[in-house]
Amino acid sequence: MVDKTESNDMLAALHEVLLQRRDADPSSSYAASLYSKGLDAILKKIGEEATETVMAAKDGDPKKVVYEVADLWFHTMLLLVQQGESPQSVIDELARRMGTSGIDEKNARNQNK
Ligand SMILES: N=c1c2ncn([C@@H]3O[C@H](COP(=O)(O)OP(=O)(O)OP(=O)(O)O)[C@@H](O)[C@H]3O)c2ncn1[C@@H]1O[C@H](COP(=O)(O)O)[C@@H](O)[C@H]1O
Repeated sequence: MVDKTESNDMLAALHEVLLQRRDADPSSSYAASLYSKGLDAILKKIGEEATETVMAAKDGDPKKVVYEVADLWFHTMLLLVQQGESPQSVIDELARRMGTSGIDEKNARNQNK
């Protein structure tokens, strides 16, 4: 079982690899091949992985759900790099929300519209 620090380290380590893959040869790297195909290809993969996650849950297969969520996280992390963002930005946003009721947070969103 990985603790909280190790989870963040894992995301940071994968982020580093994904940053390096921007300059890699698409023929030898899946990440590089997806970067080279562009935003629409990355978004298509995210849509597919989200759908596969939903299907695994509907099938009542928790292990498959974990597998598909890993695919989904991986592709969203690749999107963050493509957008010039990082998993730390997402962790910071979740930390900002921590302790605030989701109902209150949603009301605050609507006030800002
Ligand atoms: N964590 C992952 C990871 N998770 C999923 N995938 C790839 O994401 C794809 C998932 O797509 P699908 O499930 O649709 O499978 P598929 O049908 O074979 O894929 P497509 O042909 O549709 O693209 C597969 O090719 C997986 O191998 C990943 N590829 C890479 N990583 C990490 O990224 C690092 C860099 O990888 P490369 O860029 O390939 O060196 C690796 O060392 C890993 O740490």
